[in-house]
Amino acid sequence: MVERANRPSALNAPAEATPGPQVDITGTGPSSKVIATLPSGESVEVLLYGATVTSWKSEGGKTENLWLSEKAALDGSKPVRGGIPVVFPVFGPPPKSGHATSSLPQHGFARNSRWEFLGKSAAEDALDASSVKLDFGLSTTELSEEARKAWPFDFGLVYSVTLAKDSLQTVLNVRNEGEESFEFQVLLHTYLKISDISKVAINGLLGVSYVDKVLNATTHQQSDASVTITGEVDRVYASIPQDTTTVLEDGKPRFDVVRDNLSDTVVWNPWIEKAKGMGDFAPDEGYKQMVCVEVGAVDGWQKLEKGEVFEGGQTMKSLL
Ligand SMILES: O=P(O)(O)OC[C@H]1O[C@@H](O)[C@H](O)[C@@H](O)[C@@H]1O
Repeated sequence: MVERANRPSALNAPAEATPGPQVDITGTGPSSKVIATLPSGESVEVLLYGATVTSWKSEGGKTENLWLSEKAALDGSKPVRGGIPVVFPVFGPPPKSGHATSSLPQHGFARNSRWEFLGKSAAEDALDASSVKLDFGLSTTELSEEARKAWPFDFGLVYSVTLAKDSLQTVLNVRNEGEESFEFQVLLHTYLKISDISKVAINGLLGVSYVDKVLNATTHQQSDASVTITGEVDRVYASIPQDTTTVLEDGKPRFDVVRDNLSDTVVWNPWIEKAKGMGDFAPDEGYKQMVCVEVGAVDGWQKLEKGEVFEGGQTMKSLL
C-alpha cells in the first residue's frame, strides 16, 4: 500500500511549474518506511524502526551509496545491519556498572525503537530548490517499557534527513525535557557501499589519536595520510581537527563525510571471520563492499541540563 504524506507543508502547495520532491509512506507497523524522491531521480528511504536510512541513491537514482545486508531484518525484530542506524544514548557496550546507561543494550535504544514521522519540509539552507527534509521524532513516551526503565530520563530526539541532488545530510537534535541532567553518546553508524575494499583509502585522519578495539583497546596515532583496510578494523578516532573525512576508491574521491559538531569518527570493517559470525550479515563476502565511517560524539560523554539542547550531524557527498 502506498499512502501519500498528507501533512501540511510548503511542498504541498498547488500546481507548480516544476514538480517538487515526492514523499511516500509505504508498509505498516514497524516496517513502515518513508521514501523521498527528487524530480531528478535521487532518493532516500527511511525505516520508521530506528529511523534507519536504508537507501540513498544519487546520480539520478542510478547509484546506491549505502550498503545494506541481504539478511538485514527490516521488520523491527532487530537493529538493521546496514544503512545508517542511529546510536544513542550509548556507543558500543555500555560501561559495566556505575553509569546511567549500564543496563542498556549495545549502541543504546534509538536504533531499535519505532520513531514517528513528523513530516517533510523544504531544507532551510537548500542549495537547490528540489531538496527535501524529512523529520523523525523519538521521545520518552514512545520507548519500550524496558528501555524506559533502563534509562529513566525525559528526552526528545528529532532526526532530520535532508536529501539534495548530490548529498545526504543527517542531523540529530537531542533535548533534555526532564528535571534531571543526563549524559549520552551519539553516533551515526553509516555503512558506505564501495566496490572493492582493497582499493579503498580513507583520508582526513592524519595525526589523530585512536583507540584500536582490535588491539585490546590500545591507543595509537594515525601516522599514514590514508587508512587502508586489509583485515578487521575497529578504530575510534577522537577529537578530529578537520571536519571532512574522504573515502577514496582507486585513488579517486568517492565520498566526503563532513562532521558538524561531532568530533569523533569510528572506522569499522568486520572482515572475513566477524562477518561470517553475524547471522544478519550477507553475503559472507559483503565485507568487501562496505566500510563503516561513523561520525559521532563517543569519546567521553555529552551532558545536558534541564531544557538544554545538543545538535550534531553529518553531510555526505557522493563524488562520482
Ligand atoms: O553488531 P553491532 O552491535 O551492530 O555493532 C557493529 C560494530 O559497530 C561499531 O561501531 C563498533 O565499533 C564495533 O565494535 C561493532 O562490532
